[in-house]
Amino acid sequence: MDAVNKVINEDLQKERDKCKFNVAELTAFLDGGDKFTQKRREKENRVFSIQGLRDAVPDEYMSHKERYENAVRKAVIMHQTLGTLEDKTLTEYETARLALRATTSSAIFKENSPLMLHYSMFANVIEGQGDEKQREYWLKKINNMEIIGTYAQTELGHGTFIRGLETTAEYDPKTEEFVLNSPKLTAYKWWPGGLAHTANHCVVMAHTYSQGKSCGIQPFMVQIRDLETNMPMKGVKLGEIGAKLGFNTVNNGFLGFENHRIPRDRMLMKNSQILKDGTFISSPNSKLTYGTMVYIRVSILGTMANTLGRAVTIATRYAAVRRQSQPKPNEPEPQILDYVTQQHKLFIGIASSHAYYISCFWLWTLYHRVTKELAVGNMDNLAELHALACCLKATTSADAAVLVERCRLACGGHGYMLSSNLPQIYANVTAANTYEGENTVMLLQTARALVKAGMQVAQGQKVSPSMAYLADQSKMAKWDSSVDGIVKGFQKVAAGKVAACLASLQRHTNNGQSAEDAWNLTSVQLVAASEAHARVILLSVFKSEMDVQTLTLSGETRTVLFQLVQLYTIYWALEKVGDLLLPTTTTTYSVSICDTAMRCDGWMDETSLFEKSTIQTSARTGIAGLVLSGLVYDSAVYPELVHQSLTSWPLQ
Ligand SMILES: CCCCCCCC/C=C\CCCCCCCCCCCCCC(=O)SCCNC(=O)CCNC(=O)[C@H](O)C(C)(C)COP(=O)(O)OP(=O)(O)OC[C@H]1O[C@@H](n2cnc3c(N)ncnc32)[C@H](O)[C@@H]1OP(=O)(O)O
Ligand SMILES: Cc1cc2nc3c(=O)[nH]c(=O)nc-3n(C[C@H](O)[C@H](O)[C@H](O)COP(=O)(O)OP(=O)(O)OC[C@H]3O[C@@H](n4cnc5c(N)ncnc54)[C@H](O)[C@@H]3O)c2cc1C
Repeated sequence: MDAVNKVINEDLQKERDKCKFNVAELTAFLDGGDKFTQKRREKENRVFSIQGLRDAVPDEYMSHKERYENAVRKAVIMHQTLGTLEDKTLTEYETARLALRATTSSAIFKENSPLMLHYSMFANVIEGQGDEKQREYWLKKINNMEIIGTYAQTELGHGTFIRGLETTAEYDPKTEEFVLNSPKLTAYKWWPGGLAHTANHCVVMAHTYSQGKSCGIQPFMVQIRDLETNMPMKGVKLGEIGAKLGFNTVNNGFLGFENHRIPRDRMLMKNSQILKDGTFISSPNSKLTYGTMVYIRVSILGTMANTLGRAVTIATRYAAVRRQSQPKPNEPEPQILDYVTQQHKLFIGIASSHAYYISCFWLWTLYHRVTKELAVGNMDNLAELHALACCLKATTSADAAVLVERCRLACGGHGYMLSSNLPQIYANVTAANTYEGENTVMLLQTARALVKAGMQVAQGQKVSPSMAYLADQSKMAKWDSSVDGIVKGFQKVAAGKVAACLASLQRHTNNGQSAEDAWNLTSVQLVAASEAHARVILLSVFKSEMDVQTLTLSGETRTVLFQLVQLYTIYWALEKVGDLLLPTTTTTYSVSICDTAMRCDGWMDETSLFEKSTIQTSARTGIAGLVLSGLVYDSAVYPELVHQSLTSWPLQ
């Protein structure tokens, strides 16, 4: 196989040779520096050199049980391998960035690892919710795999509505224990990854009672299986939830309790505590219990960047090697990448993947700032972080799912083959629309913050930095078809939509509706306002972070990166052209969009935008180079490409 792999498809090679910028420079930029590119490759080379991590038979030919067992086998090897490569000298940011970029596990598990939840939510919830003693005790066990865990929050009856969870934890001061129960079938935990057979511990979110009073939803560390036999503990019922669209090796399970007793110190007590006598000391902010979800929502932006990057790499490589049709008589069939329609399908995926990386790095920095503030009791910026994480998680996962599906379609019939890996990538990415907060619900969370901000603006009060643009709209700043001009246009759209929501809420309450009913009646507009706000953030952060972060890069690399920014901005301007030109109705503080559109230089002349979109064609060589830059990789690309690209990985 290795000998065959050395032959690179001529067309693919031709595309690589056309690249006009320094691929190594761009790769290092995304990795966070040469040193990290080197570390990433070390990790990838090590993992990909292990024969035991290759599947003898394609996953899809195995039974459900065989697939799981194969995934467990590989997860053990992965853990042992990655453990030897751990670098304790790195900062937290560097470690996270390396973990994000060196996603070797996506190449090893098509449908993810059964230890996925152990590494992500389980470890983080102990970090964020455990007191010092608990962190010290449990994190050691988690890191060296003495215990395997998951995060059990969702129940059969409730996923979104956390306050509606029905699992109970009742404190018994006589024995200094909590008694866990699932009073009904709907109280059964349903979904947690690894719960079915893999995990022996989990963090359970349960409605807590002490001294006969509700103490809200609290997290508990619970041993669910015997460490020797792996059989369920007394009073614990466990099982598999069944086959799914994807995630079939994640081992999602169910969990019920029948008078299962755990010691008092198993409640994670960083934020709220229950003392020995049953006295409840409440958290300074009940939302601190939801911190792990914020962390994962931030990480999802990075996961979407990686996952979309993989799909668009497969599809662009395919477009380079696939030839079809004969537009000019007597000439060879062109590469399908030469068709502008094909470029239109693919290049936005490349631009979006970069936009998500940049937004993730930016949001991650904010997340860490806010986490530090929370540690000293400052909650001022928690609401803003939550609002940003919600709408960006929702918008990037929704867009990524559309774009991955477009990549699949762009590969014609071959994209329908499981061997393309595109169907499995789609199944992974569409799951992110649901997990960690269903997308509509997430957008409505951000809408709450936008409505509050709109009201504050109307009262002349200051609002959080990411929503400050809502206050600037009255200045009627001109906007145009430059990148900054389009960002301004989107700010006006978002401000207009927020104002329209405020007007609608007001109208419904004036008509005698309750605040809740007025909210529900306005919710379609609220979701749209929230999405528009997310677009403002994605577009403006992509542009402003690129302005700052690329200063030390060469002109050629900067050029291609700014082409991506321009493409991303123009693409969304065209997608939302109706919004940009739509007249808004009554507003308290905002502008009439139509009016603004008429005044703005050249805005009504849509052709200028369409002309700009030809950047896609002019940037073709550069962008094709980007894809070939070793940015992303995949384990299950087309047979021919497997030969060409996998073994030549890393490509530079
Ligand atoms: C440096 C580079 C970057 C690095 C990137 C990191 C990479 C690291 C590498 C690897 C790490 C691994 C990463 C892997 C990622 C992907 C893996 C995922 C695997 C799959 C896992 C899936 C797991 C799950 O799904 S777990 C279950 C998740 N469940 C949910 O999300 C439930 C959703 N529901 C809710 O969150 C809430 O209930 C709500 C938001 C719907 C609100 O409910 P409510 O209406 O009942 O309101 P409340 O009364 O609860 O709230 C009132 C008030 O509080 C505000 N609020 C709500 N939530 C929060 C919060 N979290 N924080 C702050 N504030 C919050 C709410 O807005 C209200 O505010 P008001 O002021 O308006 O009253
Ligand atoms: C692949 C995958 C992995 C998962 N892993 C885990 C895990 O490890 N641990 C865990 O605890 N959970 C996990 N989950 C569960 C996941 O977090 C929930 O499915 C998710 O939070 C959505 O909740 P739900 O399923 O109850 O959907 P619902 O909330 O019932 O949503 C159904 C519909 O109702 C709408 N809706 C609900 N509430 C509102 C509202 N207030 N306003 C407007 N519309 C509303 C939604 O928009 C949606 O259209 C996982 C899920 C998936 C798909």
